[in-house]
Amino acid sequence: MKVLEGIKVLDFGRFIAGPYCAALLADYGAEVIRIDRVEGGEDRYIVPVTEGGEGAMFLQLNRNKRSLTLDLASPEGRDIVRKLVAGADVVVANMPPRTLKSLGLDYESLCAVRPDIILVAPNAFGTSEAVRDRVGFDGVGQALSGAVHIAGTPGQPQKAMVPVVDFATSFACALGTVLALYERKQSGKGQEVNASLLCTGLNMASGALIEEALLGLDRPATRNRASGYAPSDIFKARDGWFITQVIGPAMFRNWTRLVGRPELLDDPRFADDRLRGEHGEFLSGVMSDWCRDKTLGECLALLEKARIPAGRVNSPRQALQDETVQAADLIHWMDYPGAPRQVPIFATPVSLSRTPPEIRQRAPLNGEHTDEILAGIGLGAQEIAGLRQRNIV
Ligand SMILES: CC(C)(COP(=O)(O)OP(=O)(O)OC[C@H]1O[C@@H](n2cnc3c(N)ncnc32)[C@H](O)[C@@H]1OP(=O)(O)O)[C@@H](O)C(=O)NCCC(=O)NCCSC(=O)C(=O)O
Repeated sequence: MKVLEGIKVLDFGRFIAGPYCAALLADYGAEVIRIDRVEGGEDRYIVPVTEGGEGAMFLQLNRNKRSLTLDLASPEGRDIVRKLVAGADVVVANMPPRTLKSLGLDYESLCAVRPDIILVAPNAFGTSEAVRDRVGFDGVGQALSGAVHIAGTPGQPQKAMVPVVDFATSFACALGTVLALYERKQSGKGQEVNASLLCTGLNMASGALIEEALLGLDRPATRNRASGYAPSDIFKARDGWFITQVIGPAMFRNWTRLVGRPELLDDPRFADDRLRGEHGEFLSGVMSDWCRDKTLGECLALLEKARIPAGRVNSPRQALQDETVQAADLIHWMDYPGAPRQVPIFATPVSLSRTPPEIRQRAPLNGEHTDEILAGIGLGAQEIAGLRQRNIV
């Protein structure tokens, strides 16, 4: 028995924030229907990797779902949405309130059909009137929060090239959904679950923001080198790069021994994390000298022995072949129509011991389950054929 078995989710999500939240719910047994555009939603085709044009991340973000194509702009499409909502527990739709309203997916319209519905509607900047209808992507959340400035070099800001803000927003939304379902059991009522890319970004950058607010330290751009502790940087060994982060006095002591510089322990310039951070360039230099003539394997083994967190900087190919990644057993290889090889789908990031999540079904083709879903709400074969002819499904 899966934790969310019997919970029905309609996923109107697009790109990452909404779809990944719905995928997490699906991993735990919720029955998720992805509502696709008739011609295929734009997020299906970003960075195509299959003959049909499905994008790489689409395959990860939409496992365990069925797909129904629907023109939400048509009255007949809206009618079908209402029928589906009547039998649903959760609607996921990462669109601004104005768009939700224009599609009949705002909380009031959904409640009129299903009073205890839970609407999960993350947006770009939150729910206050001045900002709620503006659009945004992951990078905007990263940039506004200060993270892009800190990660850059002076004069050259740098965004993380993986969508950290989107994914963290998805996790927050999945938590909100489960809390709302839990609360509904007691109150019998649904509610709206809101999150925003900006709020996630501010949470993630909170260390630097609180430092600025309290101490006026408007952190400069220091690229890979952390400024609040050190050494914490990316280093070059003889045959490749690795990352290491030394935080706190015990780890610093271990590090001075490892690099053969025990005198640094008594140097007032390195008395605590903050001071070490201020002199991070010097400490990074010591570390660079230490690893320059060693192999990556030697560096990592010595750091591991000294209990200092470290890891090889992998290319995507190296990541898939990495011994640690393989030993952790986190990849589920799946077939996908038109894919040149099996697709690696990465495990649900949170597991439960008695009722574990499961990746059981590949992402759906566009509209793959349209007929069976429509039959499930009482439409006959002829009716469905008519809708298809008029491009409504
Ligand atoms: C994702 C967005 C940037 C996309 O912006 P837009 O393309 O301008 O989309 P809108 O949501 O305003 O919708 C555009 C129009 O499409 C219409 N629309 C949408 N779906 C349908 C279907 N199925 N059928 C018919 N019409 C449709 C909708 O009514 C709007 O019509 P009109 O009303 O007539 O215009 C925005 O929705 C947004 O900011 N969402 C909240 C934040 C968020 O989640 N961002 C993405 C995270 S993922 C990410 O950052 C990443 O992948 O990277």
